[in-house]
Amino acid sequence: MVLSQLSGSLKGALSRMCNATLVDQKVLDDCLNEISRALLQADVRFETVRRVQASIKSTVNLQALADGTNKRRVIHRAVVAELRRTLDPGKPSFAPTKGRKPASVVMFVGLQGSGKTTTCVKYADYHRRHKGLSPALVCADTFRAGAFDQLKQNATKAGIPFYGSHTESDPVKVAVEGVDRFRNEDACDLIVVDTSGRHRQEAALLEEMRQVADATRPDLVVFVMDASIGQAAFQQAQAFRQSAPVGAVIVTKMDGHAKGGGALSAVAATKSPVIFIGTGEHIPDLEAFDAKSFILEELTKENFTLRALRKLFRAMLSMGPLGQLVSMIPGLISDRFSEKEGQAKMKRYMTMMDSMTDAELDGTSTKLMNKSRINRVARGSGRPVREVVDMLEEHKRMAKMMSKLPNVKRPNDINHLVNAIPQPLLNQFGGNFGLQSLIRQMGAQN
Ligand SMILES: Nc1nc2c(ncn2[C@@H]2O[C@H](COP(=O)(O)OP(=O)(O)OP(=O)(O)O)[C@@H](O)[C@H]2O)c(=O)[nH]1
Repeated sequence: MVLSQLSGSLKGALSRMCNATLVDQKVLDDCLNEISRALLQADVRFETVRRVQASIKSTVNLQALADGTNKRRVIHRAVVAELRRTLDPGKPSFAPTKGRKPASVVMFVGLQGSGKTTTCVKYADYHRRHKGLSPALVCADTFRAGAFDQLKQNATKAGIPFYGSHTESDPVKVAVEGVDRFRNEDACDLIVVDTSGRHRQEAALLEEMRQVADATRPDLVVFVMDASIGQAAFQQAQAFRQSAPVGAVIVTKMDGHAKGGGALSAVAATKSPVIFIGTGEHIPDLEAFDAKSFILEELTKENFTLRALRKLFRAMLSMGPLGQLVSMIPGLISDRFSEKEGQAKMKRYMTMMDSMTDAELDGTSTKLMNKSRINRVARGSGRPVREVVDMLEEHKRMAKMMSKLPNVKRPNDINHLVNAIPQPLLNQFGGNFGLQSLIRQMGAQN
């Protein structure tokens, strides 16, 4: 899926910025340009890209930052926060619940061919299978001759009750009748209303959406868009939003070659989140969508820098009895080393890190530490070159482990150790779970 490539490009831009020897206005501008290029290549609308860029620029004022501020982190956070705002407007959409009386009404809007009818059935089926709801379908598309038959066929295949008419030409009437029928029957808790996707004129279609929405008063209006429409997504979404209170977006055909970046534009236009993506023609091909995990999960993980390692050592050394934690870190303590020796080693590593520049501490590329820099650190800290190399190796190994951290359940035996670590530092390790799983993995290697 091409949208996921966007995540890779954004990550690349951020890591190049993080690896710059000195972070100045040019490095920030280069990073922002690279991010803009990646967004444009993913079909995100120019205006949205410009807004993202301007917003990050106004948040990050390098000149105004106090000395000693970690500029890389300030930029990293501003970028992640802005991208998150772009893809996730922060306003959760209405979610139908089991047993709700009267039944929730969810109305689908979108242009013909977007996959609306198919998605109505998928959505109803999803809520039945995953949330235990009892859905029903209403076909309020009276414009296209085959629309009701198509819904009927899909609904029958999925075993979901449906309502529609071959003769009635007023979509508002059919929609209201369908909603009333299912509400009165009292057998369902979710009514999905499919609407027209085409008219002789777009204005007539939008007016019809307004009337159906006014008459059925849906709890949620879902805008359905085909992933391949690219830049057109913004205008389409905006037009529907002006006629009906769109509260969520579903992007279909994400299984194809579409870039999918139009989704970001639809989110910007409707200020509503993407809730599902369609990944195929069949009824189960619908996936719940979480903006944070899709594009941003990787980006929100801050890099495990040497500075982070130094902070970890410092926190561990100030935590009192260390036995358990230190002994879990291979390389610090083993059969050959006692806990005391492990602590001494940590202190030596910290002394070496104290001799490093900010760029070296905040960089993520080991290439930065060339022979002459290693020699300089060794001289500055009064330690042998071999030991500096060992420390860098240890950091590399830990950074690799950090990048592979799975989400594991909190093991009780190390709770108190993790709780003793200050929150900002804990965040560096992906929060409680991140640090705990790191420690566990280290333990497993011992
Ligand atoms: N590959 C793929 N095809 C899809 C997906 N969703 C829908 N389709 C296909 O897209 C085509 C159009 O889907 P419809 O559901 O008929 O489109 P519509 O928007 O309801 O069209 P109207 O009813 O005319 O408004 C159909 O062939 C669907 O099978 C998807 O997620 N992936």
